[in-house]
Amino acid sequence: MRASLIQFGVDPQESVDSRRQRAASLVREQSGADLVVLPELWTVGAFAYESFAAEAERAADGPTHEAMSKAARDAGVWLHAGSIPERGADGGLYNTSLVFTPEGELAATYRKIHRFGFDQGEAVLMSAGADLVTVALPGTTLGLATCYDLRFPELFRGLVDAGAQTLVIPAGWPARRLAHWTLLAKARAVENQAYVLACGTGGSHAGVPQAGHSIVVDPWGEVLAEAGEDEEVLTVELDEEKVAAVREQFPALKDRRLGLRTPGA
Ligand SMILES: NC(=O)CCC(=O)C(=O)O
Repeated sequence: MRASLIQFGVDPQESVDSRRQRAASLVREQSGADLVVLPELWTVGAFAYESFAAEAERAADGPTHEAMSKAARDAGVWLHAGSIPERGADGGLYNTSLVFTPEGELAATYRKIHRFGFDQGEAVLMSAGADLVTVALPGTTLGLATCYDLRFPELFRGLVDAGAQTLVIPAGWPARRLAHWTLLAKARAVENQAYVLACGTGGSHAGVPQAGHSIVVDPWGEVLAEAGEDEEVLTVELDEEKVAAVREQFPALKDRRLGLRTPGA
């Protein structure tokens, strides 16, 4: 399976509509891939808090849905279109990922569970999702997470328990914590014996230089590809048999001890 990660540059001078058109063209250029991935909140920038409500859209019939559905269909690829600021039917604002089939159908949405900001920004502006989401593709099952979720291993164990073999993490990760990004991506791959496809933004927006460094890690912890800081497309071949092979040859997941006693209990 061939995967392409589009490390999209969120240029503050560019309009949201132009970003959508440019992302759609980049997706169309990946027609030789099976799966294409875009980053977190690339229509606005993950730290452009003032744009979240202004640019919020519906997941199932908004302008990003329309552009990405068409791009997936034109390219004939599975498309993880990164995330958008979603205005939910309940009136809430969510950081929501969209996954499309090669026919352009919306296969899944995932609302980011852990909001970033510690009482500021996303943490107060957005509502939290509560549902783990997996998507079955021919040859692998995706487990969905977004950016700050990467710091919460229990979420990924939940995805693995639900059958995930390839963990897809769109992000808008700041450059000052680049070391955490690569370390955590490798840790999630090794501990879950799964592929990690972590796709970030390049450049700088809202005064926050982005880490870039989108990364693909295999189920044994080997880095298959890593981007630089600017806009770039990473293309990698994933061996669909490798997850099962690693889990069989080194069956650490089977040695999990659940229900441990807590002190004083
Ligand atoms: N957009 C994010 O979730 C940023 C996360 C982050 O900066 C971090 O975990 O560090």
